[in-house]
Amino acid sequence: MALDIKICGVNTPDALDAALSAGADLVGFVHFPRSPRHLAVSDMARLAGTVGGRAAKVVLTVDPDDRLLRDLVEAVAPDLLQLHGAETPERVAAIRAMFGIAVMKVLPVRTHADLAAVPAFAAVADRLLFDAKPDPGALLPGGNGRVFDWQVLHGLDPGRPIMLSGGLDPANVAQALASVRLDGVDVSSGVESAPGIKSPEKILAFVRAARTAPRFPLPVEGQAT
Ligand SMILES: O=C(O)c1ccccc1NCC(=O)[C@H](O)[C@H](O)COP(=O)(O)O
Repeated sequence: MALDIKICGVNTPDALDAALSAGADLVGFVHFPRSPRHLAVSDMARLAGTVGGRAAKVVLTVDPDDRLLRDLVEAVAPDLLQLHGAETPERVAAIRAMFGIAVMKVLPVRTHADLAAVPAFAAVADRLLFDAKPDPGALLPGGNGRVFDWQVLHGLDPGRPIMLSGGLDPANVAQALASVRLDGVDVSSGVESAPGIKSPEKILAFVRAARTAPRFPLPVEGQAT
């Protein structure tokens, strides 16, 4: 399966240009007022309206109510809804049915025990995104630039595409892709020069590093492919 690369927290035309010209497959727009990457519905609609089919548009929300989702869906016409809160499997299924749009559920991970809910979410979501679990009391549920132990995902096969995020950057994304089986990678703070400020150079470096990385499982030396 081709690798999906998502640049998240895109909040300006320059950041969007950088992501699209680097060849990102998905661009994420954050609606979460506490975030330095937050976009109001109208601002998100204006920015997302310029994507023009060059990448999939992902709308990220945290425990959204139906009204907010309806506003975002109408204004932005996303290809994928990223649910980054404490949404239950029932809520994920309801949102998917209500809007007829693919849903990516984020699962926060620190240890193997955090994977207990994978089957329930794999049954209702189109994709799963594994992100670092934030510390208790953290200001943001994601976009914190924190890495978790990728080996926790070793051998995981939920029957849905798996994306990885959490502290990825141009320097470590190849190691992540070599460590576990992944269908995609997602980055936000690792391609920023300051919180909420995307760096076009880092975006390009990230996409290049991810595209050229050997992916798990790596070929065993001397063995025919
Ligand atoms: O980016 C935010 O500010 C944010 C706010 C609320 C929920 C999620 C948020 N970001 C999630 C992402 O950007 C990515 O999906 C992912 O977690 C990457 O984060 P990072 O570790 O910064 O690369």
